[in-house]
Amino acid sequence: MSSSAAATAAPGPLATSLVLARDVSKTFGARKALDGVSVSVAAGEMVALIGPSGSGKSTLLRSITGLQSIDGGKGTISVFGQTVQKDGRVTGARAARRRLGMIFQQFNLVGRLSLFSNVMLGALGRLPGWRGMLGAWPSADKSRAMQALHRVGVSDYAAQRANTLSGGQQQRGAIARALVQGAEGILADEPVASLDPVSARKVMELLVELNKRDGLGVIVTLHQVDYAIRYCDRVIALKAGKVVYDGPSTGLDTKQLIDIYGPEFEDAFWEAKA
Ligand SMILES: Nc1ncnc2c1ncn2[C@@H]1O[C@H](COP(=O)(O)OP(=O)(O)OP(=O)(O)O)[C@@H](O)[C@H]1O
Repeated sequence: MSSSAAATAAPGPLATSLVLARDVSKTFGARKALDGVSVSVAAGEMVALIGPSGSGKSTLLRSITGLQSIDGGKGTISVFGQTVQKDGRVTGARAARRRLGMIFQQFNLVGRLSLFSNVMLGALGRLPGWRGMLGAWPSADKSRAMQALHRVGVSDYAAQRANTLSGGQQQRGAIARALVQGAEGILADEPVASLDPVSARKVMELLVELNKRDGLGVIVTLHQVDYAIRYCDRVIALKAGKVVYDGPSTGLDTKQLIDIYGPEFEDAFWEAKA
């Protein structure tokens, strides 16, 4: 483990904590996907979660959102100070998910609905069910949706069915949906993995903007180390379910990259290594 990883092995409570995970393990059969992971992310931080394929990145994000239970025992996870997992049981995850915008590699829009309707779905958590079901959206939410689409640069496509849009347009729509939801934090699981480099950069720039301008905390899993370094101040690296680096992205030197990815570490750079 690097010295910076050791420094964060036992995170203290933060007054404004986006995520506080302590000693989290998750076992699938004989395999430990997470093995005593402790991470603490403050509300306004932007953190990249990196690591080789199968290192536990998605498992950690799914555990944070309560979409998946962690092993029983002493592991705990809280989001915005509220417990999501304790004693191997998921509690309060719905409340946490209302405050978290989730962005996925495959965009997770409803393909046959328009981009606008998809973005409006972000408001569902705040509306009585029947209004959303009937499409009787409050006009304030409708204008909020259009503003969000405008902000992420895809308002021209509002009426177009989501499954006819490019990947980059869909991912920007997913970010607009999180804005309409009023998310206070974003968990993005490989948001650029299915995109071309130009669209990928745009999506990363939007996430940075939400972090820097709106103060949203962002945790983003990335396969591309160069993107983690370029866009995120802090990097947490997992390897075989353990945290092997937690520190400034500028501190990721060749030795650490070899520790994380092995001698083929340059394969983890998407664009040419500087
Ligand atoms: N539902 C599941 N059932 C069994 N094993 C699982 C399940 N989910 C994840 N795993 C295993 O847990 C380990 C961690 O998987 P995870 O998807 O979290 O890794 P990852 O770092 O996100 O990988 P990738 O970068 O390839 O998406 C892997 O060995 C995976 O096979």
